[in-house]
Amino acid sequence: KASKKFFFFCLGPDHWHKLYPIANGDHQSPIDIKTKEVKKDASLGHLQITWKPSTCKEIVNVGHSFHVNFEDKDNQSVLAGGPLPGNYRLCQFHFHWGQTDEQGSEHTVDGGKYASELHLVHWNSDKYSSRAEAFDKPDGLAIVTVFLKLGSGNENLKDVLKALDSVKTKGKKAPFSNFDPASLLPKSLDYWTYNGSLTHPPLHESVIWIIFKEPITISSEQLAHFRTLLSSAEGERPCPILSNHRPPQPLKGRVVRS
Ligand SMILES: CCc1c(F)c(F)c(S(N)(=O)=O)c(F)c1F
Ligand SMILES: [Zn+2]
Repeated sequence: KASKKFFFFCLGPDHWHKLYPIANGDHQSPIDIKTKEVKKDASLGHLQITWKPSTCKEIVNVGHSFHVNFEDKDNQSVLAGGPLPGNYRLCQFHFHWGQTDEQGSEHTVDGGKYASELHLVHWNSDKYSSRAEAFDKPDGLAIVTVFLKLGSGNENLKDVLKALDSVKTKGKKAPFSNFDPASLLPKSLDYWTYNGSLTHPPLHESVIWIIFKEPITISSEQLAHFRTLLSSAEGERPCPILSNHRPPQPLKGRVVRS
């Protein structure tokens, strides 16, 4: 079953609906954010971000990307406020990128694509007892998203990129500790928010998306470094992960708030 799924993933986003019918659902992600149609909502408060570098644990090559995983056995690294009903616990972050520097983000803004996009994934630890339980619930996940614009090299990506070299092939993992994900946030914490889904199978419609308006930067060399990651396992013919971003999906009447 896993290998069948794996080949399916390789077929790309247009084929996913045959194994995951939710791919054609009404709350799919990513979306294009049309800034003129965003609704101002005064009831939206500031985000409360409390991430502890000591909870950073390891880096893993998951085949279509890499995840930096955090220890999430207690509420040390949490997100609250903004559109959220309570505490959401940080469990991992990862990036999306494209074949060329001109694309790579999943969400777009007025049709504009960024070079890359960072997802910091949190699960509702007030209501559920594990990320596995939260993954498919409508209020299960909150994903903080930062756009990466092509520009000067980002000092704060250096440690992540160096760690990538130890998980080149699919399934490899390596210790990665004391990294502060807040070093990857823009100056302004102004955000857009809407309800959507995971952007990769199983595509659960379980995500409260929180997207910062201000991007951070990434250089062409750093993007090229992402593309050296392999989807092939050790000893197999090397297959670089050149892109892993799903295109924008229909809004289906949803409202983006800020
Ligand atoms: C089930 C594994 C998984 C995904 F499939 C996924 F698409 C995302 S995403 N790009 O929406 O943030 C995750 F965060 C994630 F953990
Ligand atoms: Zn993602």
